[in-house]
This record gives sequence, structure tokens and C-alpha cells, in this order.
Amino acid sequence: MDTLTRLEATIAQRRKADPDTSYVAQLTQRGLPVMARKLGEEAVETCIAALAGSREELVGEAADVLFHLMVLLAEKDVPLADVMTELDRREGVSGIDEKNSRSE
Ligand SMILES: N=c1c2ncn([C@@H]3O[C@H](COP(=O)(O)OP(=O)(O)OP(=O)(O)O)[C@@H](O)[C@H]3O)c2ncn1[C@@H]1O[C@H](COP(=O)(O)O)[C@@H](O)[C@H]1O
Repeated sequence: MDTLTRLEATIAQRRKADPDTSYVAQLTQRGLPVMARKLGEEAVETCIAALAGSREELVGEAADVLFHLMVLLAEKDVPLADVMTELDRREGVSGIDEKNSRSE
């Protein structure tokens, strides 16, 4: 089982735990707006680490993004497999949209 699949199972289990002893349960109690805010913050911190931080900081922030993305997907009942299926689908689609490539 890969890391994200294991994390998905852990998050599903910890959502029902005691918020005093589980960060996932605490986020679940605080609800979707907090989860969305945390994901946004971690995404911004990842960008900052990429632009001005060390490699180690970037790895840490990227891990935070994936963790908070997984927490949010669990809250919205979206299985990781659905995201992977979408990525697999895109493998069969051309990577560059001609119109977008001209505007950037
Ligand atoms: N990946 C993580 C993870 N990353 C960070 N954190 C926790 O996030 C908490 C807060 O970190 P931040 O500094 O980002 O946030 P803060 O500003 O202090 O707090 P808030 O913004 O949330 O109020 C800390 O307590 C960290 O321990 C995590 N807590 C849990 N996990 C994973 O989730 C699993 C289940 O965790 P529990 O639910 O705690 O058992 C763990 O086994 C891990 O795999």
C-alpha cells in the first residue's frame, strides 16, 4: 500500500477520534472552512519555500499540502482513487493546450 493510501485510511479512522488527542479529529470538528483555509495556507507556504526556502523546507511544506488536501478530500467524501483516476485520464490527453501556451 502506498503512503497516500495509508494516510487516507489513517485519516478516515482518526476523524472519529477524540479531538484532544487527534489533530485530524480536531480539524474535522472545526469543519470544512478551516480545512480549506489550512490547505490554502500550506499551498502559499509551499510557494514561498520554492521561491525563497531550502529544499528541506519545500519538502516539509509539500508534505503539509498533501496532508491537508487528504483531510479536505475525506471531509468531502472524495476518495483518493477518484483523483488518481482523473490524473490517469489526463495522461492520455495532450499536456499543452495551444491557446493557453500562447497567452503565457
Ligand atoms: N501529517 C500529519 C500532520 N502534519 C502536521 N500535523 C499537526 O498539525 C498541527 C498544527 O500544525 P500547524 O503549525 O500547521 O498549525 P497551527 O497553526 O499550530 O494550528 P491550526 O492552524 O491548525 O490551529 C500540529 O499539532 C502537527 O502535529 C499533523 N498531524 C497529523 N498528521 C498525519 O495524520 C495522522 C493522524 O494524526 P492524529 O489525528 O493526530 O492522530 C498522523 O499519523 C500523521 O500521519
